[in-house]
Amino acid sequence: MMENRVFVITGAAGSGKTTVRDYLHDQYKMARVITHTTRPPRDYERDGVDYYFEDEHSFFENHFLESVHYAGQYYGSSYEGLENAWEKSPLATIVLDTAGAITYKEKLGEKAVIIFLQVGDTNELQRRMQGRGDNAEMVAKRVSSKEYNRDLEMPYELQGKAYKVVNHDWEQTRSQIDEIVEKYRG
Ligand SMILES: Nc1ncnc2c1ncn2[C@@H]1O[C@H](COP(=O)(O)OP(=O)(O)OP(=O)(O)O)[C@@H](O)[C@H]1O
Ligand SMILES: Nc1nc2c(ncn2[C@@H]2O[C@H](COP(=O)(O)O)[C@@H](O)[C@H]2O)c(=O)[nH]1
Repeated sequence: MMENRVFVITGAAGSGKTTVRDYLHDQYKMARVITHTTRPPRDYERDGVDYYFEDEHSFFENHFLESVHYAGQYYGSSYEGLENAWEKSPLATIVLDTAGAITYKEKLGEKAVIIFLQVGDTNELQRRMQGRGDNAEMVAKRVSSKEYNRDLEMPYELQGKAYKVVNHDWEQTRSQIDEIVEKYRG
C-alpha cells in the first residue's frame, strides 16, 4: 500500500506553484488540499475550488495546522483539509508560502515532500502575474512585500530537505516533477 504523502509546492508568487499543483492533480490524480484566505478572489477563482474565501472573522473559526500573514492577507491550511484529501488519495498536494512549507516539514516529517520552485528573473515573475490577469496595483503590492522577496530563494530551514526546481521551460519542469513523483509511487 502507498504511504500517505503531501506534496508541498512552494516558492515566490508567480513561480508556477498552482500550475504544478494542477499538473500533479491531472497527471497523478493527487487530491488538492484547499486552503483558506482573507484575500479577495481573482476574476477566475471560485470559492471551495481555488480557496475557501473568508472574512477576518470566519477565518479564525478554522482549526489550522498552520497559518500566515502574507502581503497583508491571512492564509491558513487545516488538519481537516489534509485528512479529507488523504481520504480521497494517499498522494495529496498543497500550495504554501515558504513559512508554511517549513511548518509542514517540521510537523509531518517524511510525509511532507517539499518542492521549491524558482524563477531567477524577477521581471519574468511579474510578467507571469500580469499575464494571468492580476491587476497592476496588486502586482506592485505583492512584489514590494517582505514575504514575496523572502520566497525568491530557498530558505535555510528547507535546504537539504526540499527539491529545488527551476521553472523556466515548462517541459523541463514537468520532467523534473515526474522524476520526483516516481520516487514516491509504490
Ligand atoms: N514554465 C512556465 N513558463 C511560462 N509561464 C508559466 C510557466 N509556469 C507557469 N506559468 C504561468 O505563470 C503564471 C503564474 O503561475 P501560477 O499561477 O501557477 O503561479 P503561483 O506560484 O501559483 O502564483 P501565486 O502564488 O501568486 O498564486 C500563470 O499564468 C502560469 O500559466
Ligand atoms: N502558509 C500558507 N501559505 C499559503 C496558504 N494558501 C496559500 N498560500 C500561499 O500564499 C501566497 C499568496 O497566495 P496568492 O494565491 O494570494 O498568490 C502564495 O505563496 C501561496 O502559496 C496557506 O494555507 N498557508
